[in-house]
Amino acid sequence: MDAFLEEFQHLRIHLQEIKSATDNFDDKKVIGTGGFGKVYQGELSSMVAFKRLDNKFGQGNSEFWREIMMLSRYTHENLISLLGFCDEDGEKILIYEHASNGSLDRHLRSTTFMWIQRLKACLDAAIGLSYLHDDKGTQQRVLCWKF
Ligand SMILES: Nc1ncnc2c1ncn2[C@@H]1O[C@H](COP(=O)(O)OP(=O)(O)OP(=O)(O)O)[C@@H](O)[C@H]1O
Repeated sequence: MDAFLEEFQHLRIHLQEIKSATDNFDDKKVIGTGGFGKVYQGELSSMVAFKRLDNKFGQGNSEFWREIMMLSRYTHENLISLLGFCDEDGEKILIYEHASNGSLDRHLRSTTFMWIQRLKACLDAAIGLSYLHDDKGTQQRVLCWKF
């Protein structure tokens, strides 16, 4: 675990910085809730999304470290980048690039989301998946297709 922490030390972000950016986890800064818990937005050097682990949502410690290990190795324009993490004072928080256009599912339900935009979303998702499927240039293949 010590060697692991050393490898990812450069991604560590202090809790105090996150508290300042989220006005101490003010509900007004919440932009969503997922399998990990609440997601907040806030400004560090740019706008970011903070996923704050809440054990009652089911995902736990091992998922937290797995996400850091896997996502920090992948950079692609069709994938949201993991920018950092915080493991301090009993808090576990993942920090991601902020997706300013919001969730794709919201766009897909919208009647103003045109077919050409839907097609582009499909292509972009496929390109992102293909990158994760390809083990060339990355350390490990994340996805395998099953037919
Ligand atoms: N990087 C981000 N930028 C902007 N909004 C985000 C970001 N990440 C999450 N969100 C918002 O928070 C919501 C919950 O996200 P989250 O990824 O935790 O949900 P999820 O799809 O259940 O994933 P998981 O179960 O893997 O945690 C999303 O639907 C989205 O609205």
